[in-house]
Amino acid sequence: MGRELLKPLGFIDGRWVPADDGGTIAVDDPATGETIARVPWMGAGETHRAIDAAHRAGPDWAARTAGERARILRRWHDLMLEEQEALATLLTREQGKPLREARAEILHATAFLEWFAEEARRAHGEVIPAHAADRRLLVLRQPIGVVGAITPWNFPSAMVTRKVAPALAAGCTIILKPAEQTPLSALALATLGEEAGVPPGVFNIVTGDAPAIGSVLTTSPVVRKLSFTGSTATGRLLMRQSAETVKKLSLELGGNAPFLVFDDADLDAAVEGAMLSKFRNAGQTCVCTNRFHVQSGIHDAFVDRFAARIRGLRLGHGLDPASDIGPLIDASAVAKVEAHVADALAKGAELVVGGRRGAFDGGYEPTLLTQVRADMLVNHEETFGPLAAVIRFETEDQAIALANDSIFGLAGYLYTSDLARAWRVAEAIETGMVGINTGLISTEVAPFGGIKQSGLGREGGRQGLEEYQELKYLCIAA
Ligand SMILES: NC(=O)c1ccc[n+]([C@@H]2O[C@H](COP(=O)([O-])OP(=O)(O)OC[C@H]3O[C@@H](n4cnc5c(N)ncnc54)[C@H](O)[C@@H]3O)[C@@H](O)[C@H]2O)c1
Ligand SMILES: O=C[C@H](O)CS(=O)(=O)O
Repeated sequence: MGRELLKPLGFIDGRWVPADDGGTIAVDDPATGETIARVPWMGAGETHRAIDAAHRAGPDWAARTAGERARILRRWHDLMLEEQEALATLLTREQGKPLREARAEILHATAFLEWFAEEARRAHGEVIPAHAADRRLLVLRQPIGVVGAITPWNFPSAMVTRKVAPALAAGCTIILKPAEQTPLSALALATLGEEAGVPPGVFNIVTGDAPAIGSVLTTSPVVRKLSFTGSTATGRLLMRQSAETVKKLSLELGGNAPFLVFDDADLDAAVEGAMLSKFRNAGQTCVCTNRFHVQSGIHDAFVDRFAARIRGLRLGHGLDPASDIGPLIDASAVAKVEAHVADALAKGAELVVGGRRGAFDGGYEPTLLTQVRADMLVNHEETFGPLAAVIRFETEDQAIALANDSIFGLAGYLYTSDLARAWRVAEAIETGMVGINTGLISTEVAPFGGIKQSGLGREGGRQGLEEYQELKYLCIAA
Protein backbone atom coordinates (compact mmCIF):
# COMPACT_ATOMS: atom_id res chain seq x y z
CA MET A 1 0.00 0.00 0.00
CA GLY A 2 1.56 3.34 -1.02
CA ARG A 3 1.40 5.24 2.23
CA GLU A 4 1.90 9.03 2.17
CA LEU A 5 4.86 9.40 4.54
CA LEU A 6 5.71 13.03 3.80
CA LYS A 7 3.53 14.82 6.37
CA PRO A 8 4.26 18.60 6.49
CA LEU A 9 2.12 19.15 9.61
CA GLY A 10 2.44 18.95 13.40
CA PHE A 11 0.86 15.99 15.19
CA ILE A 12 -1.09 16.91 18.33
CA ASP A 13 -3.69 14.79 20.10
CA GLY A 14 -3.93 12.44 17.11
CA ARG A 15 -4.61 15.28 14.64
CA TRP A 16 -2.36 16.61 11.87
CA VAL A 17 -2.38 20.38 12.29
CA PRO A 18 -0.70 23.56 10.95
CA ALA A 19 0.78 26.24 13.19
CA ASP A 20 -1.83 28.43 14.85
CA ASP A 21 -0.73 31.42 12.77
CA GLY A 22 -0.10 29.39 9.64
CA GLY A 23 3.64 30.03 9.82
CA THR A 24 6.00 27.51 8.22
CA ILE A 25 9.72 26.77 7.93
CA ALA A 26 11.47 25.21 4.94
CA VAL A 27 13.12 21.79 5.06
CA ASP A 28 15.95 21.82 2.52
CA ASP A 29 18.13 19.16 0.88
CA PRO A 30 21.60 19.98 2.35
CA ALA A 31 23.34 18.89 -0.88
CA THR A 32 21.31 21.03 -3.31
CA GLY A 33 19.51 23.63 -1.20
CA GLU A 34 16.22 22.53 -2.81
CA THR A 35 13.20 22.88 -0.52
CA ILE A 36 11.67 19.46 0.08
CA ALA A 37 8.71 20.63 2.19
CA ARG A 38 7.58 23.32 4.60
CA VAL A 39 6.56 22.32 8.13
CA PRO A 40 4.67 24.36 10.76
CA TRP A 41 6.51 27.02 12.71
CA MET A 42 4.87 26.22 16.06
CA GLY A 43 5.55 27.75 19.44
CA ALA A 44 4.28 28.00 22.99
CA GLY A 45 0.54 27.72 22.29
CA GLU A 46 0.79 24.51 20.30
CA THR A 47 3.24 23.07 22.83
CA HIS A 48 0.85 23.71 25.73
CA ARG A 49 -1.91 21.92 23.79
CA ALA A 50 0.40 18.98 23.09
CA ILE A 51 1.29 18.73 26.79
CA ASP A 52 -2.41 18.83 27.67
CA ALA A 53 -3.14 16.05 25.16
CA ALA A 54 -0.29 13.93 26.54
CA HIS A 55 -1.50 14.53 30.09
CA ARG A 56 -5.06 13.45 29.23
CA ALA A 57 -3.89 10.37 27.34
CA GLY A 58 -1.50 9.27 30.11
CA PRO A 59 -3.75 7.34 32.53
CA ASP A 60 -5.33 5.09 29.88
CA TRP A 61 -1.99 4.39 28.24
CA ALA A 62 -0.33 3.57 31.56
CA ALA A 63 -3.30 1.34 32.47
CA ARG A 64 -2.78 -0.85 29.42
CA THR A 65 -0.87 -4.04 30.10
CA ALA A 66 2.77 -4.17 29.12
CA GLY A 67 1.78 -6.77 26.56
CA GLU A 68 -0.76 -4.44 24.93
CA ARG A 69 1.82 -1.65 24.70
CA ALA A 70 4.42 -4.12 23.41
CA ARG A 71 2.13 -5.34 20.62
CA ILE A 72 1.62 -1.79 19.36
CA LEU A 73 5.36 -1.11 19.41
CA ARG A 74 5.96 -4.38 17.57
CA ARG A 75 3.36 -3.49 14.93
CA TRP A 76 5.01 -0.08 14.54
CA HIS A 77 8.35 -1.88 14.02
CA ASP A 78 6.79 -4.07 11.32
CA LEU A 79 5.28 -1.08 9.50
CA MET A 80 8.66 0.68 9.52
CA LEU A 81 10.24 -2.38 7.93
CA GLU A 82 7.51 -2.40 5.27
CA GLU A 83 8.35 1.23 4.46
CA GLN A 84 12.11 1.10 5.10
CA GLU A 85 13.16 2.14 1.60
CA ALA A 86 10.79 5.12 1.52
CA LEU A 87 11.86 6.13 5.04
CA ALA A 88 15.54 5.85 4.12
CA THR A 89 15.10 7.95 0.98
CA LEU A 90 13.21 10.65 2.89
CA LEU A 91 15.95 10.63 5.55
CA THR A 92 18.73 11.08 2.98
CA ARG A 93 16.84 13.89 1.26
CA GLU A 94 16.48 15.93 4.45
CA GLN A 95 19.73 15.00 6.22
CA GLY A 96 22.12 14.24 3.35
CA LYS A 97 23.76 10.98 4.44
CA PRO A 98 24.43 8.30 1.79
CA LEU A 99 21.38 6.12 1.19
CA ARG A 100 23.10 2.98 2.47
CA GLU A 101 23.75 4.76 5.78
CA ALA A 102 20.14 5.95 5.86
CA ARG A 103 18.98 2.37 5.35
CA ALA A 104 21.19 1.31 8.26
CA GLU A 105 19.74 4.09 10.41
CA ILE A 106 16.16 3.03 9.65
CA LEU A 107 17.01 -0.52 10.73
CA HIS A 108 18.68 0.89 13.86
CA ALA A 109 15.56 2.95 14.54
CA THR A 110 13.24 -0.05 14.15
CA ALA A 111 15.50 -2.05 16.48
CA PHE A 112 14.66 0.29 19.39
CA LEU A 113 10.94 -0.38 18.85
CA GLU A 114 11.53 -4.14 18.88
CA TRP A 115 13.91 -4.01 21.85
CA PHE A 116 11.62 -1.94 24.06
CA ALA A 117 8.56 -3.95 23.05
CA GLU A 118 10.45 -6.83 24.66
CA GLU A 119 11.76 -4.84 27.62
CA ALA A 120 8.27 -3.53 28.42
CA ARG A 121 7.27 -7.01 29.58
CA ARG A 122 10.33 -7.41 31.83
CA ALA A 123 9.97 -4.22 33.88
CA HIS A 124 10.03 -6.28 37.06
CA GLY A 125 9.92 -4.72 40.50
CA GLU A 126 11.40 -6.20 43.66
CA VAL A 127 10.38 -7.94 46.89
CA ILE A 128 12.85 -7.01 49.66
CA PRO A 129 13.56 -9.21 52.73
CA ALA A 130 11.77 -7.16 55.40
CA HIS A 131 13.41 -5.42 58.35
CA ALA A 132 10.66 -6.70 60.66
CA ALA A 133 8.63 -9.90 60.90
CA ASP A 134 5.36 -8.03 60.47
CA ARG A 135 6.33 -6.06 57.40
CA ARG A 136 6.38 -6.91 53.68
CA LEU A 137 8.45 -4.66 51.39
CA LEU A 138 7.93 -4.16 47.66
CA VAL A 139 9.43 -1.89 45.02
CA LEU A 140 7.23 -1.02 42.04
CA ARG A 141 8.44 0.50 38.78
CA GLN A 142 5.89 3.00 37.44
CA PRO A 143 5.87 5.30 34.37
CA ILE A 144 7.14 8.81 35.05
CA GLY A 145 4.23 10.34 33.13
CA VAL A 146 4.48 13.12 30.52
CA VAL A 147 7.85 13.30 28.74
CA GLY A 148 9.34 16.12 26.70
CA ALA A 149 11.84 15.06 24.04
CA ILE A 150 14.15 17.10 21.82
CA THR A 151 16.28 15.45 19.13
CA PRO A 152 19.14 16.42 16.78
CA TRP A 153 19.42 16.43 12.98
CA ASN A 154 22.23 13.89 12.55
CA PHE A 155 20.12 10.76 13.11
CA PRO A 156 16.58 12.04 12.50
CA SER A 157 14.95 8.61 12.85
CA ALA A 158 17.03 6.58 15.32
CA MET A 159 17.34 9.41 17.85
CA VAL A 160 13.53 9.64 17.86
CA THR A 161 12.77 5.95 18.46
CA ARG A 162 15.64 5.78 21.00
CA LYS A 163 13.41 8.02 23.16
CA VAL A 164 9.85 7.35 22.03
CA ALA A 165 10.12 3.54 22.20
CA PRO A 166 11.21 3.30 25.86
CA ALA A 167 8.89 6.11 26.90
CA LEU A 168 5.82 4.39 25.43
CA ALA A 169 7.00 0.95 26.57
CA ALA A 170 7.18 2.25 30.14
CA GLY A 171 3.62 3.65 29.90
CA CYS A 172 4.58 7.31 29.45
CA THR A 173 3.24 9.80 26.89
CA ILE A 174 5.52 12.11 24.97
CA ILE A 175 5.83 15.44 23.15
CA LEU A 176 8.70 15.47 20.63
CA LYS A 177 10.40 18.48 19.07
CA PRO A 178 12.60 17.20 16.24
CA ALA A 179 15.47 19.27 14.80
CA GLU A 180 14.21 22.01 12.49
CA GLN A 181 16.60 20.80 9.77
CA THR A 182 15.20 17.25 9.74
CA PRO A 183 11.61 16.96 11.00
CA LEU A 184 10.22 14.85 8.14
CA SER A 185 11.61 11.52 9.37
CA ALA A 186 9.96 12.02 12.76
CA LEU A 187 6.64 12.98 11.15
CA ALA A 188 6.81 9.86 8.97
CA LEU A 189 7.38 7.78 12.10
CA ALA A 190 4.26 9.32 13.67
CA THR A 191 2.23 8.39 10.60
CA LEU A 192 3.22 4.75 11.02
CA GLY A 193 2.76 4.88 14.78
CA GLU A 194 -0.79 6.12 14.28
CA GLU A 195 -1.47 3.17 11.94
CA ALA A 196 0.14 0.78 14.44
CA GLY A 197 -2.42 1.82 17.05
CA VAL A 198 -0.66 4.45 19.16
CA PRO A 199 -3.66 6.27 20.69
CA PRO A 200 -4.25 10.03 20.23
CA GLY A 201 -2.19 12.13 22.61
CA VAL A 202 0.35 9.39 23.41
CA PHE A 203 2.90 10.56 20.83
CA ASN A 204 2.82 14.24 19.79
CA ILE A 205 5.17 16.20 17.51
CA VAL A 206 5.60 19.97 17.65
CA THR A 207 7.81 21.49 14.93
CA GLY A 208 9.32 24.95 14.70
CA ASP A 209 10.52 27.51 17.22
CA ALA A 210 13.01 25.56 19.34
CA PRO A 211 13.58 28.08 22.15
CA ALA A 212 9.84 28.75 22.51
CA ILE A 213 8.90 25.08 22.43
CA GLY A 214 11.80 24.12 24.70
CA SER A 215 10.92 26.81 27.20
CA VAL A 216 7.42 25.35 27.63
CA LEU A 217 8.65 21.75 27.77
CA THR A 218 11.26 22.57 30.43
CA THR A 219 9.08 24.80 32.62
CA SER A 220 5.71 23.02 32.55
CA PRO A 221 5.15 21.18 35.86
CA VAL A 222 3.08 18.62 33.92
CA VAL A 223 6.20 17.47 32.07
CA ARG A 224 8.01 15.21 34.52
CA LYS A 225 10.94 14.18 32.31
CA LEU A 226 13.04 15.82 29.64
CA SER A 227 15.04 13.64 27.25
CA PHE A 228 17.46 15.63 25.10
CA THR A 229 20.01 14.69 22.49
CA GLY A 230 22.16 17.42 21.05
CA SER A 231 25.04 19.73 21.84
CA THR A 232 26.44 20.18 25.31
CA ALA A 233 25.74 23.92 25.09
CA THR A 234 22.03 23.35 24.50
CA GLY A 235 22.01 20.58 27.11
CA ARG A 236 23.33 22.97 29.75
CA LEU A 237 20.62 25.50 28.86
CA LEU A 238 17.82 22.94 29.03
CA MET A 239 19.19 21.62 32.32
CA ARG A 240 19.01 25.14 33.79
CA GLN A 241 15.50 25.67 32.44
CA SER A 242 14.36 22.34 33.94
CA ALA A 243 15.71 23.05 37.41
CA GLU A 244 12.67 25.01 38.64
CA THR A 245 10.38 21.98 38.16
CA VAL A 246 13.06 19.42 39.17
CA LYS A 247 12.60 17.29 36.07
CA LYS A 248 14.22 13.92 35.61
CA LEU A 249 16.76 14.39 32.80
CA SER A 250 18.33 12.24 30.10
CA LEU A 251 21.04 14.20 28.32
CA GLU A 252 22.93 12.72 25.36
CA LEU A 253 25.38 15.46 24.53
CA GLY A 254 28.55 16.28 22.65
CA GLY A 255 31.60 14.07 22.31
CA ASN A 256 35.31 14.29 21.53
CA ALA A 257 36.25 10.63 21.06
CA PRO A 258 39.90 9.60 21.31
CA PHE A 259 41.08 6.66 19.17
CA LEU A 260 44.25 5.04 20.54
CA VAL A 261 46.45 2.84 18.31
CA PHE A 262 49.23 1.00 20.10
CA ASP A 263 52.34 -0.43 18.41
CA ASP A 264 51.01 -3.98 18.89
CA ALA A 265 47.68 -3.24 17.16
CA ASP A 266 46.49 -5.16 14.09
CA LEU A 267 47.19 -2.45 11.50
CA ASP A 268 44.49 -3.41 9.01
CA ALA A 269 41.88 -3.71 11.76
CA ALA A 270 42.91 -0.34 13.21
CA VAL A 271 42.60 1.39 9.83
CA GLU A 272 39.21 -0.25 9.19
CA GLY A 273 38.02 0.83 12.61
CA ALA A 274 39.37 4.33 12.03
CA MET A 275 37.39 4.66 8.79
CA LEU A 276 34.18 3.47 10.44
CA SER A 277 34.51 5.60 13.56
CA LYS A 278 35.56 8.75 11.69
CA PHE A 279 33.63 9.02 8.43
CA ARG A 280 30.18 7.62 9.21
CA ASN A 281 27.61 10.36 8.44
CA ALA A 282 30.51 12.51 7.14
CA GLY A 283 31.89 12.59 10.68
CA GLN A 284 28.61 13.99 12.05
CA THR A 285 27.98 11.49 14.80
CA CYS A 286 28.47 12.07 18.50
CA VAL A 287 30.62 8.94 18.78
CA CYS A 288 32.85 9.76 15.81
CA THR A 289 36.56 9.77 16.59
CA ASN A 290 37.67 13.36 16.95
CA ARG A 291 41.37 12.74 17.53
CA PHE A 292 43.64 9.77 16.67
CA HIS A 293 46.46 9.09 19.13
CA VAL A 294 48.97 6.74 17.44
CA GLN A 295 52.04 5.24 19.10
CA SER A 296 55.33 6.12 17.42
CA GLY A 297 56.27 2.61 16.31
CA ILE A 298 53.13 2.14 14.17
CA HIS A 299 52.48 5.81 13.38
CA ASP A 300 53.90 6.06 9.83
CA ALA A 301 52.45 2.75 8.66
CA PHE A 302 49.04 3.69 10.10
CA VAL A 303 49.09 7.14 8.46
CA ASP A 304 50.07 5.69 5.06
CA ARG A 305 47.29 3.05 5.11
CA PHE A 306 44.72 5.47 6.56
CA ALA A 307 45.58 8.11 3.91
CA ALA A 308 45.18 5.57 1.10
CA ARG A 309 41.72 4.58 2.35
CA ILE A 310 40.61 8.20 2.79
CA ARG A 311 41.71 9.06 -0.76
CA GLY A 312 39.34 6.32 -1.97
CA LEU A 313 36.26 7.98 -0.44
CA ARG A 314 33.81 9.56 -2.90
CA LEU A 315 32.05 12.79 -1.95
CA GLY A 316 28.59 13.30 -3.48
CA HIS A 317 24.81 13.50 -3.08
CA GLY A 318 23.47 10.91 -0.67
CA LEU A 319 21.12 9.46 -3.29
CA ASP A 320 24.05 8.78 -5.64
CA PRO A 321 25.00 5.12 -5.07
CA ALA A 322 28.67 5.99 -5.68
CA SER A 323 28.79 8.43 -2.75
CA ASP A 324 30.63 7.45 0.43
CA ILE A 325 30.44 10.90 2.01
CA GLY A 326 27.45 13.22 1.78
CA PRO A 327 27.18 16.94 2.50
CA LEU A 328 27.47 18.49 5.94
CA ILE A 329 24.16 19.69 7.35
CA ASP A 330 24.69 23.40 6.67
CA ALA A 331 27.20 26.18 5.94
CA SER A 332 28.11 26.66 9.60
CA ALA A 333 29.10 23.00 9.82
CA VAL A 334 31.44 23.45 6.83
CA ALA A 335 32.84 26.63 8.36
CA LYS A 336 33.65 24.79 11.61
CA VAL A 337 35.64 22.10 9.78
CA GLU A 338 37.48 24.80 7.83
CA ALA A 339 38.29 26.66 11.04
CA HIS A 340 39.72 23.49 12.64
CA VAL A 341 41.84 22.75 9.56
CA ALA A 342 43.11 26.34 9.31
CA ASP A 343 43.93 26.50 13.03
CA ALA A 344 45.85 23.21 12.91
CA LEU A 345 47.85 24.16 9.81
CA ALA A 346 48.66 27.58 11.27
CA LYS A 347 50.04 25.83 14.36
CA GLY A 348 52.23 23.40 12.41
CA ALA A 349 50.03 20.44 11.45
CA GLU A 350 50.71 18.71 8.12
CA LEU A 351 47.96 18.23 5.50
CA VAL A 352 48.09 14.68 4.08
CA VAL A 353 44.67 14.37 2.34
CA GLY A 354 41.83 16.77 1.41
CA GLY A 355 41.65 20.09 3.21
CA ARG A 356 39.11 21.87 0.98
CA ARG A 357 35.40 22.21 0.25
CA GLY A 358 33.81 19.61 -1.97
CA ALA A 359 32.58 20.13 -5.51
CA PHE A 360 29.04 20.87 -4.34
CA ASP A 361 27.39 23.03 -1.66
CA GLY A 362 27.66 21.58 1.80
CA GLY A 363 30.46 19.21 0.87
CA TYR A 364 33.85 19.04 2.56
CA GLU A 365 36.46 16.60 1.34
CA PRO A 366 37.52 13.86 3.77
CA THR A 367 40.70 15.25 5.30
CA LEU A 368 43.72 13.87 7.16
CA LEU A 369 46.12 15.96 9.26
CA THR A 370 49.27 14.76 11.03
CA GLN A 371 51.72 16.46 13.41
CA VAL A 372 48.64 17.55 15.38
CA ARG A 373 49.22 18.88 18.87
CA ALA A 374 47.08 19.09 22.01
CA ASP A 375 46.80 22.90 21.79
CA MET A 376 44.96 22.82 18.45
CA LEU A 377 41.19 23.36 18.25
CA VAL A 378 40.67 19.97 16.57
CA ASN A 379 42.02 18.31 19.71
CA HIS A 380 39.67 19.82 22.27
CA GLU A 381 36.59 20.87 20.26
CA GLU A 382 34.13 18.49 18.60
CA THR A 383 34.73 18.98 14.85
CA PHE A 384 31.59 17.13 13.72
CA GLY A 385 32.92 16.74 10.18
CA PRO A 386 35.15 14.55 7.96
CA LEU A 387 38.45 15.67 9.53
CA ALA A 388 40.87 13.05 10.90
CA ALA A 389 43.60 14.50 13.13
CA VAL A 390 46.56 12.30 14.13
CA ILE A 391 48.64 12.94 17.27
CA ARG A 392 51.71 10.81 17.96
CA PHE A 393 52.42 9.39 21.45
CA GLU A 394 55.23 7.39 23.06
CA THR A 395 53.93 5.62 26.17
CA GLU A 396 50.67 4.08 27.42
CA ASP A 397 50.45 6.57 30.28
CA GLN A 398 50.85 9.43 27.80
CA ALA A 399 48.09 7.98 25.63
CA ILE A 400 45.68 7.78 28.56
CA ALA A 401 46.51 11.32 29.64
CA LEU A 402 45.92 12.60 26.09
CA ALA A 403 42.65 10.66 25.80
CA ASN A 404 41.33 12.04 29.09
CA ASP A 405 42.35 15.64 28.42
CA SER A 406 38.78 16.68 27.54
CA ILE A 407 35.63 17.99 29.22
CA PHE A 408 33.75 15.38 27.20
CA GLY A 409 33.48 11.66 27.90
CA LEU A 410 31.13 9.91 25.48
CA ALA A 411 33.01 7.27 23.43
CA GLY A 412 36.62 6.17 23.13
CA TYR A 413 38.40 3.51 21.08
CA LEU A 414 41.61 1.54 21.45
CA TYR A 415 43.47 -0.97 19.30
CA THR A 416 45.96 -3.40 20.84
CA SER A 417 46.68 -7.12 20.73
CA ASP A 418 47.61 -7.14 24.41
CA LEU A 419 44.59 -8.18 26.50
CA ALA A 420 46.03 -6.85 29.74
CA ARG A 421 46.65 -3.49 28.10
CA ALA A 422 43.12 -3.49 26.67
CA TRP A 423 41.70 -3.88 30.18
CA ARG A 424 44.05 -1.30 31.73
CA VAL A 425 43.36 1.35 29.12
CA ALA A 426 39.60 0.69 28.78
CA GLU A 427 39.21 1.05 32.55
CA ALA A 428 41.34 4.21 32.60
CA ILE A 429 39.65 6.07 29.73
CA GLU A 430 37.09 8.62 31.05
CA THR A 431 34.19 7.84 28.69
CA GLY A 432 30.79 6.17 28.98
CA MET A 433 31.56 3.71 26.18
CA VAL A 434 34.75 2.11 24.85
CA GLY A 435 35.34 0.24 21.59
CA ILE A 436 38.17 -2.30 21.91
CA ASN A 437 39.51 -3.32 18.49
CA THR A 438 36.28 -2.02 16.93
CA GLY A 439 35.22 1.39 15.63
CA LEU A 440 31.46 0.74 15.67
CA ILE A 441 29.81 0.35 19.09
CA SER A 442 26.21 1.58 18.81
CA THR A 443 23.49 -1.01 19.45
CA GLU A 444 20.00 -1.00 20.97
CA VAL A 445 20.88 -3.79 23.40
CA ALA A 446 23.56 -1.87 25.35
CA PRO A 447 23.41 1.32 27.45
CA PHE A 448 24.52 4.26 25.26
CA GLY A 449 25.65 7.46 26.93
CA GLY A 450 28.44 9.58 28.32
CA ILE A 451 30.08 10.94 31.45
CA LYS A 452 31.57 14.34 32.27
CA GLN A 453 30.00 16.97 29.96
CA SER A 454 28.78 14.37 27.46
CA GLY A 455 25.58 13.84 29.37
CA LEU A 456 23.46 12.11 31.98
CA GLY A 457 21.72 8.74 31.82
CA ARG A 458 21.71 6.02 29.21
CA GLU A 459 19.62 5.12 26.15
CA GLY A 460 19.09 1.57 24.93
CA GLY A 461 19.76 -1.58 26.88
CA ARG A 462 17.86 -2.52 30.02
CA GLN A 463 18.87 0.82 31.48
CA GLY A 464 17.07 2.74 28.72
CA LEU A 465 13.67 1.73 30.07
CA GLU A 466 14.54 2.72 33.63
CA GLU A 467 15.07 6.32 32.44
CA TYR A 468 11.27 6.55 31.96
CA GLN A 469 10.25 4.91 35.24
CA GLU A 470 9.96 5.97 38.87
CA LEU A 471 10.51 3.55 41.76
CA LYS A 472 7.83 3.30 44.45
CA TYR A 473 8.62 1.54 47.72
CA LEU A 474 5.67 -0.11 49.50
CA CYS A 475 6.00 -0.94 53.20
CA ILE A 476 3.08 -3.22 54.17
CA ALA A 477 2.16 -4.04 57.73
CA ALA A 478 1.43 -7.75 57.43
N1 LIG B 1 25.21 11.86 22.78
C1 LIG B 1 24.45 11.54 21.76
O1 LIG B 1 23.80 10.47 21.71
C2 LIG B 1 24.32 12.48 20.61
C3 LIG B 1 23.69 12.02 19.45
C4 LIG B 1 23.57 12.91 18.37
C5 LIG B 1 24.09 14.20 18.43
N2 LIG B 1 24.71 14.61 19.58
C6 LIG B 1 25.31 15.93 19.65
O2 LIG B 1 24.44 16.93 19.07
C7 LIG B 1 25.23 17.95 18.47
C8 LIG B 1 24.81 18.14 17.04
O3 LIG B 1 23.40 18.22 16.97
P1 LIG B 1 22.71 19.65 16.83
O4 LIG B 1 23.58 20.59 16.06
O5 LIG B 1 21.33 19.44 16.34
O6 LIG B 1 22.65 20.12 18.35
P2 LIG B 1 21.80 21.33 18.92
O7 LIG B 1 21.97 21.29 20.37
O8 LIG B 1 22.05 22.59 18.19
O9 LIG B 1 20.27 20.94 18.57
C9 LIG B 1 19.72 19.74 19.07
C10 LIG B 1 18.23 19.95 19.25
O10 LIG B 1 18.06 20.97 20.22
C11 LIG B 1 17.19 21.98 19.72
N3 LIG B 1 17.52 23.24 20.35
C12 LIG B 1 18.54 24.08 20.05
N4 LIG B 1 18.50 25.18 20.87
C13 LIG B 1 17.40 25.00 21.69
C14 LIG B 1 16.80 25.75 22.73
N5 LIG B 1 17.30 26.93 23.12
N6 LIG B 1 15.69 25.27 23.36
C15 LIG B 1 15.17 24.08 22.96
N7 LIG B 1 15.69 23.31 21.98
C16 LIG B 1 16.79 23.78 21.35
C17 LIG B 1 17.40 21.95 18.22
O11 LIG B 1 16.29 22.53 17.57
C18 LIG B 1 17.50 20.45 17.99
O12 LIG B 1 16.21 19.89 17.94
C19 LIG B 1 26.66 17.48 18.55
O13 LIG B 1 27.29 18.09 19.64
C20 LIG B 1 26.54 15.99 18.80
O14 LIG B 1 27.65 15.46 19.48
C21 LIG B 1 24.85 13.77 20.67
O1 LIG C 1 25.30 10.69 16.95
C1 LIG C 1 25.33 9.64 17.61
C2 LIG C 1 24.14 8.74 17.64
O2 LIG C 1 24.00 8.16 18.88
C3 LIG C 1 24.10 7.84 16.46
S1 LIG C 1 24.70 6.23 16.69
O3 LIG C 1 24.02 5.69 17.88
O4 LIG C 1 26.16 6.27 16.86
O5 LIG C 1 24.34 5.48 15.46
